[in-house]
Amino acid sequence: MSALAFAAERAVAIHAVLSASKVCQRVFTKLVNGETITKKDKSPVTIGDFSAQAVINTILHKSFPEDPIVGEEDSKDLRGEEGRQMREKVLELANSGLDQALTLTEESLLETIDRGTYAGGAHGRMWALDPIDGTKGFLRGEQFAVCLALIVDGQVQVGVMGCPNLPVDAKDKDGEKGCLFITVKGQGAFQRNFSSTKETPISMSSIQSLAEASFCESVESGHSNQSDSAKIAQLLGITKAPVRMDSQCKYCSLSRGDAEVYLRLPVSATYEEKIWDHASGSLLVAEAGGIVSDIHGQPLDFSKGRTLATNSGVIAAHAKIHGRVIEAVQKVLFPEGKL
Ligand SMILES: Nc1ncnc2c1ncn2[C@@H]1O[C@H](COP(=O)(O)OS(=O)(=O)O)[C@@H](OP(=O)(O)O)[C@H]1O
Ligand SMILES: [Mg+2]
Ligand SMILES: [Mg+2]
Ligand SMILES: [Mg+2]
Repeated sequence: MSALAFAAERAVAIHAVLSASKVCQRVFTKLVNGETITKKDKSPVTIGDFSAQAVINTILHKSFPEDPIVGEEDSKDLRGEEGRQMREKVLELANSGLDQALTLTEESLLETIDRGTYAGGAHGRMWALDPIDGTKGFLRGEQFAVCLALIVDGQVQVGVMGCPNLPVDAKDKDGEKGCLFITVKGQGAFQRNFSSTKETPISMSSIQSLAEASFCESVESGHSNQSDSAKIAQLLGITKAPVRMDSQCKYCSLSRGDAEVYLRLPVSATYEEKIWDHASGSLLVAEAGGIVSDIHGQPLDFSKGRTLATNSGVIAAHAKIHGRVIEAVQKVLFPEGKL
């Protein structure tokens, strides 16, 4: 029997995401003032984000030295005298997540973080990396995800997400936390705990009646138009309150049946969604029986560079109800019928 496609990439991605997730868990318990900085776009970045990107880029480079990486972070804020304190912290943390043979120096730390500056595009292999998705959730001690995807010729082929604070079983919120979500195109969607290598197949809940559905959206009101999502929910007859959750954990929740619809409605005409915010999550949902599109029902196009430049917003739902959700989205966002 021939080996499954992308078996090596899947295994390396699991190792990389799990190693980085554990670094994030350690850093959270020790995070002190001054270890978070605000980027130009006003979003936060922490020593956790830099360390996780360093760990994953180092592990990827060892196994796939030719593969470019589209990563969220770069080393600018860690350079020079100004960056010294943070750089030293990040170096210590990154090395705590790496095998001894891969130990980084200050110089190789900056170099490995900057391997994530690839511009993306329509051709060849590339990894999309969000070392901490939902940094605000991470800082609040709530949901965040370490997200890694392999994109080949514009198509997401492998996705692995680590969710350190997500309960293994949504019905047991005080039970064990820390799950990995794993998917390869055409091979289904799986969940495993941080503490065990046993993988369980997962799928979306297949509800017939939208009245029973629940939907999830961002915690941050600046990332999705929440008043429009309330109108869409009403139009669909959804009565349950939305589940507000940070990060790509929303895709993970959907893919194991905790919620049925994910609405991410554009808040500004100029914001372009980043490929690392959706690559792994969108494949996971698709492999679990869902459809992921933009607000017009168009597939997400990962071939346009570092952003989803030709898409607007994100709508994910079970394949059986996705069409009805898009209809409602269009009615609410474009009441005159114009696109
Ligand atoms: N204006 C705007 N619109 C849409 N999306 C934005 C915007 N600003 C930031 N971001 C991206 O949102 C990522 C966080 O994911 P979520 O929105 O799902 O989570 S949450 O709102 O923070 O709860 C977040 O990812 P991280 O930076 O990795 O946390 C951003 O890439
Ligand atoms: Mg960020
Ligand atoms: Mg993100
Ligand atoms: Mg991030």
